[in-house]
Amino acid sequence: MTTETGELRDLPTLTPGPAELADLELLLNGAFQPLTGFLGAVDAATVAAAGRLSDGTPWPVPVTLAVPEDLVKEERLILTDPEGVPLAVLTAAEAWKEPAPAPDADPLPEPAPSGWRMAGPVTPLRTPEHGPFRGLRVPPDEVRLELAGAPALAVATRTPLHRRQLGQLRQLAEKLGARVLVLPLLGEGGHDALVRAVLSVRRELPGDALVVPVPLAERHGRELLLTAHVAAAYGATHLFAPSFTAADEEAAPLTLAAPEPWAFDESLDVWRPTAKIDPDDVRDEPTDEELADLLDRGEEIPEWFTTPAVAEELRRAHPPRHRRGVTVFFTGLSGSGKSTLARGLSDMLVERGGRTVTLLDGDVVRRLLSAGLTFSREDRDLNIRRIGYVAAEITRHGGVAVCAPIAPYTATRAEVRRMVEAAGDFVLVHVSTPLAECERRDRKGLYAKARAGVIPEFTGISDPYEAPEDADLTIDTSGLSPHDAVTRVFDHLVAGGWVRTG
Ligand SMILES: Nc1ncnc2c1ncn2[C@@H]1O[C@H](COP(=O)(O)OS(=O)(=O)O)[C@@H](OP(=O)(O)O)[C@H]1O
Ligand SMILES: Nc1ncnc2c1ncn2[C@@H]1O[C@H](COP(=O)(O)OP(=O)(O)O)[C@@H](O)[C@H]1O
Repeated sequence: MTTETGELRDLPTLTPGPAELADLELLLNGAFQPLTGFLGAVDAATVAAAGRLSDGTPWPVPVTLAVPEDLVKEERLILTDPEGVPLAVLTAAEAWKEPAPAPDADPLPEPAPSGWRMAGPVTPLRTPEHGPFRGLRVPPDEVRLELAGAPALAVATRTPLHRRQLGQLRQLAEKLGARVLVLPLLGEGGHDALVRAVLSVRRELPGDALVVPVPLAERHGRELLLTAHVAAAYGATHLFAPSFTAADEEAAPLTLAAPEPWAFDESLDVWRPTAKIDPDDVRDEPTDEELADLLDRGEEIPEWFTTPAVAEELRRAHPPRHRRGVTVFFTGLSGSGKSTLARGLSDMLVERGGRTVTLLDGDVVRRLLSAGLTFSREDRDLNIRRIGYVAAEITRHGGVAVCAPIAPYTATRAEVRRMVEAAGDFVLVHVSTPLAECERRDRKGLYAKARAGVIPEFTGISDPYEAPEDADLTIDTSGLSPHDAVTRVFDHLVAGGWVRTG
């Protein structure tokens, strides 16, 4: 082992979050040029405010790295992947704190989470080796070499290319005399279906088109400009951009190219420029909502709209609801009825058959998965994240996860919703039985102990419960039989299509 490696072994390590790891890959491979590291406080502020680094260089979005407080004094950090494999060394230039948003701040766009950040250049230790379609993830300099300075029209997309975009792309590429470079953008969660869908339409693209997946985390705002910077780093001269403003055009490092509007001509059964079609013969495309609805109900995706191969990928990624994974997450005070409802619902689902059901009850989880955790905020959050992780995996594999913890904090529940929705569907049920009724029931005698001060930090008595504002269903079980309460949840699942009756 070399001295350098020996030294590195002693450095503290940090595993960045999924979005930060994606940013790291793009910092390291040059897709985020001119950036070579995570931004400091001043740059992050000028970028957020004006789309420029503090030296005036245009850059659209803050690229920052969150660090726990105990690492802020370190001079160097090893950044690792989630399995702990070292990927890069960060040489700290500055540790800074993102302030908490003002209480009256506009909630949109969502502010960056508050907390410590570490800025500084990153140097690679090794290239990430795993992940689906890793072989296609050619670095920007190699793609630039392949394009050899000739005109190249990039299309950066988070959704499959349907027949309209394919026609527009062919027309625009021909007009510009450009090669086509498709950049499927991989955000959080599994995006293998997107890459397969793009590869499946390769034959509809010019023969020399390149497909290079890019791990670009989704941002709130300035996505077009960010993709323009990334596309330019890969050597594109033009970016396929159906709509943009004059300010976008001025700030973009390449030419934003608007395609001509296309539509499906019913009289001829072809897609072509709208200008050439009699308005009576224009057939409307399904909207995103209509498409999602067709998939939810397991209905045919029209072949005039997209190719059969893309439709197949869409169906695989979004199976009909009665086969899609779903997490039913009960939240509420102790004694509100969560366990009773969760058990009743699981039984009802098992009795019907056709779906695999896993019950993650609050008490049971605490005896196994979360044994040893306390009821401090940190431990409650960790407990809920663990439940969320398991529920998301069950959901990813098409099962039904039924969870019944107190889950008192809005932010942590939102985190679980995000995790699960990257894999399938999430149904939040607020068991809103009032505290007085829960305390009257006091099945385990815990409220009496909490009132007497024997149990500290007891939810509803000496610890907070943040009632959800995003519940899909709210049930107050006072004055309701357990059977009727369970039936309400079951009926919600039937109405939503997750369970089929008859
Ligand atoms: N301090 C304190 N506060 C709240 N609850 C307490 C506490 N101490 C023990 N218990 C018992 O633990 C059960 C709640 O655990 P959870 O894992 O669901 O809680 S949390 O989601 O992590 O907040 C809860 O079970 P349920 O009654 O099923 O909700 C209680 O029985
Ligand atoms: N409609 C109802 N739904 C659920 N529980 C009810 C209902 N009516 C009365 N209960 C009683 O309330 C208590 C709820 O306890 P439990 O389900 O363990 O709640 P939690 O898991 O939220 O602590 C049980 O004793 C249950 O029999």
